[in-house]
Amino acid sequence: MSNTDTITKAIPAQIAPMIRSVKFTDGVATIIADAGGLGRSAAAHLQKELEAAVGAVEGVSEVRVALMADKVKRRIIAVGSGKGGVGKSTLTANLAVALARLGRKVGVVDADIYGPSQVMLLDPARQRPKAEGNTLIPVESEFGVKLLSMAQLVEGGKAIAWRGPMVGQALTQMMEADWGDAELILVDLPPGTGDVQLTMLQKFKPAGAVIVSTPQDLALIDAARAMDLFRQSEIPVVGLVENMAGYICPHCGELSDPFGAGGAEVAAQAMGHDFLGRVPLHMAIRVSSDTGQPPAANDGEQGKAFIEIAAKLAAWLDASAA
Ligand SMILES: Nc1ncnc2c1ncn2[C@@H]1O[C@H](COP(=O)(O)OP(=O)(O)OP(=O)(O)O)[C@@H](O)[C@H]1O
Repeated sequence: MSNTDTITKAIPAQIAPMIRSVKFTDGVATIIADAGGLGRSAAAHLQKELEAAVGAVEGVSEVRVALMADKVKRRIIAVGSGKGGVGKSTLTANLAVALARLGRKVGVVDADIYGPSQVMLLDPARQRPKAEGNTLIPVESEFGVKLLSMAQLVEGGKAIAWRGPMVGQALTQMMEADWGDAELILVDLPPGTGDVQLTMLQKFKPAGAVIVSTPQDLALIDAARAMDLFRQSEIPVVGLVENMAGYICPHCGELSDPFGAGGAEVAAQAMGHDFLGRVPLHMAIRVSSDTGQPPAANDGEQGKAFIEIAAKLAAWLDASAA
């Protein structure tokens, strides 16, 4: 004769720790399981496994499974720049990897329609995201970061003339994907202040924005414009990062300043924003990025600046969550 004990014993060992209660009355088994932290597809799989295992117990005519899921409080940080080519994608990928190493559950959305490069940076194996119905399931990079990119949504090598509504739809599909336990999504925005930025600000309200600039005046003027867009939308600017600040010669180690020095820190202060740090221009950063090995993934010299900036971002997130 079935009872709660025989039903409990029928539940596979790997699922058992998630079970919160088992009841059995008149042939109906009711199981409550904790699906907190599981994505939608893993939760659906858990439900099926429970239904199969418990349904096979003699005397059980119906299985009712209730999954408890504590909703992950997910926050969005937009990474923006005024100009293209200043290292926004490189910074986004390295911040994500460094934050994952700090134990954060991180996802990256590559919304840079003009030059989506997160796949090259984080997933050189070029996995294709799966979909369940209309819901995309991000790919898992080898660095513990989940990833969705505009580049995964179009066929390899094909240029696409994105129109406003298409961009909005693609961005929405990525933002509303099955991010599972990710508590933080870093969004690599296209440079400037166009459609993607507006959709992002209006529809998804990031918790904050990190702005990247190179040190020269022209780039800083554009960065100021990008910061102003966030300010107008009441999105807090976490701070400004100066990239390609000082060139370290790979041969002699001498530091020179092809784009000037310290401009971003002065500009950040003038605009009343925090300065998050400076990343030197170094050949090794470009080479490792091109081969899908973000410097922040290991303890080498090139990763240090990214890891320090990530720690500041983590502190900001903790302080603003309080
Ligand atoms: N600190 C750095 N040292 C050396 N190379 C760098 C550094 N930062 C970025 N790069 C290189 O500069 C190029 C542009 O960087 P990245 O793609 O990150 O810029 P972006 O602002 O995202 O550009 P886009 O607007 O095209 O998306 C890449 O080849 C990258 O590897």
